[in-house]
Amino acid sequence: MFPTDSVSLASIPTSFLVGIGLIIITIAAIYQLVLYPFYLSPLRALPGPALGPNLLIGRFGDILNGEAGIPQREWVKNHGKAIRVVGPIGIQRVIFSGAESLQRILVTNWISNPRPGFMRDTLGLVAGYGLLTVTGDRHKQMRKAMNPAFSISNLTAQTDMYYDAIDNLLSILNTRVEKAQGGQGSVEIMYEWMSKVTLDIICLTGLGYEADSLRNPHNELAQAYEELISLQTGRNLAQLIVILSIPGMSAFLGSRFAWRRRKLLAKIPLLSRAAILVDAMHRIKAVSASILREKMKEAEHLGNNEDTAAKKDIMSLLVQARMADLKSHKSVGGGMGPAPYTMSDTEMMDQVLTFLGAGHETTASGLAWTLWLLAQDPVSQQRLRDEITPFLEASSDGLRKVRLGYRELKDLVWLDCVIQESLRLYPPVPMTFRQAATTDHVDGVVIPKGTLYYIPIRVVNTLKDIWGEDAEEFNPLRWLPENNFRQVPSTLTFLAGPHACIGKTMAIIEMKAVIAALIANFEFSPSYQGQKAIPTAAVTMKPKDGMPLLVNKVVK
Ligand code: HEM
Repeated sequence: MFPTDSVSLASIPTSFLVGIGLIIITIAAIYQLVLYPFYLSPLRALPGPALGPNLLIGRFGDILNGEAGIPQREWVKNHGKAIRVVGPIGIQRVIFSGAESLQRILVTNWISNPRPGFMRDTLGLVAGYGLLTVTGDRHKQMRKAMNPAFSISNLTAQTDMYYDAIDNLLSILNTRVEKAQGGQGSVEIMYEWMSKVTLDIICLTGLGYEADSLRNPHNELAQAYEELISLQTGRNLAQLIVILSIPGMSAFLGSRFAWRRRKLLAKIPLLSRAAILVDAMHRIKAVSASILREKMKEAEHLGNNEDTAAKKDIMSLLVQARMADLKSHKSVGGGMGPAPYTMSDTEMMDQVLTFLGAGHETTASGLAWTLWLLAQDPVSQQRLRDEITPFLEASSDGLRKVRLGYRELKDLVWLDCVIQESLRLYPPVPMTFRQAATTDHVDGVVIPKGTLYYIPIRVVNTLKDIWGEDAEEFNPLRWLPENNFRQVPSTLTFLAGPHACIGKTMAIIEMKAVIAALIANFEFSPSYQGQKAIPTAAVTMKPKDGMPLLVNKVVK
């Protein structure tokens, strides 16, 4: 008898199979960590920081442990405006910081350089599947439908909606400062207050909903957002990043199936933070859905009468636009012909959730950093107070009321200089990513399909060849009209191109309204000697310590 050729798998010793498996994994690891990045990648000719010391994580450790955008700034200083950074697990990122390369990636070829899938999945999970998650024609269609909500006329009408929340903030801070012992002022964790005031404003302007998180910390939406924010620090964030990088995980976590099993998920150590995320998002969606239902009912019963049309919050505008589109379609063609693009209920809700997510913490961070910079620079702070003083209104509660409208906020020169400079130096979104969907040539470099671009917002905002030797310092004077920087489209704070921030003007006007009111009433200074700013390395660059500042009342 001869042995047969077909040997059954079961007859092969397990140790042999394990050995083969280990050899395959080792070869794959050597290819991914050494062969490809060192010897084969077309990107290997690009300069950049050395690949080591630990090949498995590459430079990822510097990024995680450093301040947002700062390791990258050092690499750009040392290696130039087109560099390669490797890690973790051999993943290559390319950082272009020259104007022409960024123009090509973000503007000219924006469709073939979308946000990477992992970013869209994560954003969709935590901020709804709105503008932040789509690209190409779908994006153009959505953006067109959303633009009217961000028009100057609507922003002008909305400015008045900021002041209830701002007045609440003033009165709370005033009470706390007056109660502070010894009349020495009160140390306040300013990021927390900024987060509450911006949440109240965006809930009102986005949903027409009074969250009043400043006075009512138990409000459902406020609590759910607070839980979401708590996930973005230290170990919580690290755990979430690991979980969300598992393929299919964000879709799973966004499902009803996962929500029903959230208590079970909470018991699994690696999924405990994800369970908090699932629960918080479900509650936020439930509140938004019920607000949308109310608005739809109201619009159907009342039609576009004055009451409904007077509502300027974004969700009401979307409901009104949908009713108007459907009505005109029926009256023009009797309902025949192609239906106009109208958003479904889910799409409308996703958009508004996106605005709540994208517009809340970013603006809060921008405000906290502005207060920090003013606390360091009493001269600029006083100059701002002097600029606002002529607009103060008489008030009986000991506060200095200031209710500036859109036009006035836009025209106050020093206020604008301060806000522009703060957003340049501490951009609330310090970086973002894009991914090459096709092989491309950028700045003479062949970029293979799939390459990740790190878009270095904070780096570009502080390049010395654009901003001068004091590029890394706070100098609002550079924005005065007699200086020329206004003509240079050189900050990337709100990005550029078709995906540039739709809420830019809204955010700037809102920041101006809050800062003007605060500076008119209070003096801000560091809370202890030698205090340093500690920005996190997270996607939204927040102060790690919540930004404690000493707050005193302005002496009249
Ligand atoms: C200081 C405050 C803000 C900053 C620094 C900021 C920054 C940014 C940046 C950098 C992007 C581009 C992200 C990317 O493509 O990867 C972006 C996009 C976006 N932002 Fe903002 N943002 C702010 C406030 C707001 C506000 C108030 C809203 C809305 C109410 C908003 C809504 C959006 C939306 C919807 C997008 C996606 C735009 C698109 O892809 O078409 N943002 N923002």
